[in-house]
Amino acid sequence: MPVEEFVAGWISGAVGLVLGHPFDTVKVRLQTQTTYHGIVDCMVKTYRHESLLGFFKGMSFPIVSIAVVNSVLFGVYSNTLLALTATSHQQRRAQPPSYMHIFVAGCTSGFLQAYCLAPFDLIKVRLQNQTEPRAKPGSPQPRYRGPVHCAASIFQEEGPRGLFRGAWALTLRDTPTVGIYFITYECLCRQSTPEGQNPSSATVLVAGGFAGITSWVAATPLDVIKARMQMAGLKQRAYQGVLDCIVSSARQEGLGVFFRGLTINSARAFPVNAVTFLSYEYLLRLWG
Ligand SMILES: C[N+](C)(C)CCCC[C@H](N)C(=O)O
Repeated sequence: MPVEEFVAGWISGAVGLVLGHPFDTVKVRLQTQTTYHGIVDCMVKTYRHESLLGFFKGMSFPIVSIAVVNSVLFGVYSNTLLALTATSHQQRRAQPPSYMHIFVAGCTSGFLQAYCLAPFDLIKVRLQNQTEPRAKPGSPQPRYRGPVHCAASIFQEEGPRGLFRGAWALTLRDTPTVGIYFITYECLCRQSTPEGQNPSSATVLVAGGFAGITSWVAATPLDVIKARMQMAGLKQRAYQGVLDCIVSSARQEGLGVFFRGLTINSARAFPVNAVTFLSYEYLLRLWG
């Protein structure tokens, strides 16, 4: 099994992650807390209360986990295409795979990466939702002291299965939308690249950016549900399952609830996925 796609996926994921994390924190807070009146209000309050560092809460862990998750995302995608079409990534410009194959490979990779992502994403969301300012003497201690403490506490308080809270919603979110992600990317690259050639850097940036936006727009309704189920073990109400969470969120807050975080998800998705695809393509070409 070729491994360079796994390594390229890891590095490119880390680059994208740092760029996108502040957007991500604002998004998670808007989705799960009711104290903010929109993006700007959330940014101002976070900055006043917690300084710039507040936006980077919960990032150290994803930097490590992105190694696993993004390499599974790109590695499984490319290797599934290899199994389906018998072409390696070097041959795929000359013999482009069909959109059907791209979609199936994308869904397979979305499904598998969701399970690797689930515990990491849970810890990220729990840490991002701690609004206490950084520990000063005398100030209240946040519940979780860091990612390892958070993982250990969840394990103790909610059991080993607690670490997979929200995993089902995450799988439903990612299986089809990773398919959409790769289809959009390939489709936009092919449209603006002469046959058989590699897409230019500008094309890769734009196609990657739009792949991010399209897939995140499709993913946002289940992203809200996922975040709520992840927080459910802690303080908010418990849900019986994904369906119960969907129904009771819609009943209490109206259909608009499914679009919470849509603007910020899209704003984050463009730069993050533009640089992710650019560094991914660059590294693979470098290694030939
Ligand atoms: C499919 N879905 C939209 C969920 C995610 C696909 C993009 C993954 C990327 N690492 C990012 O964080 O944007």
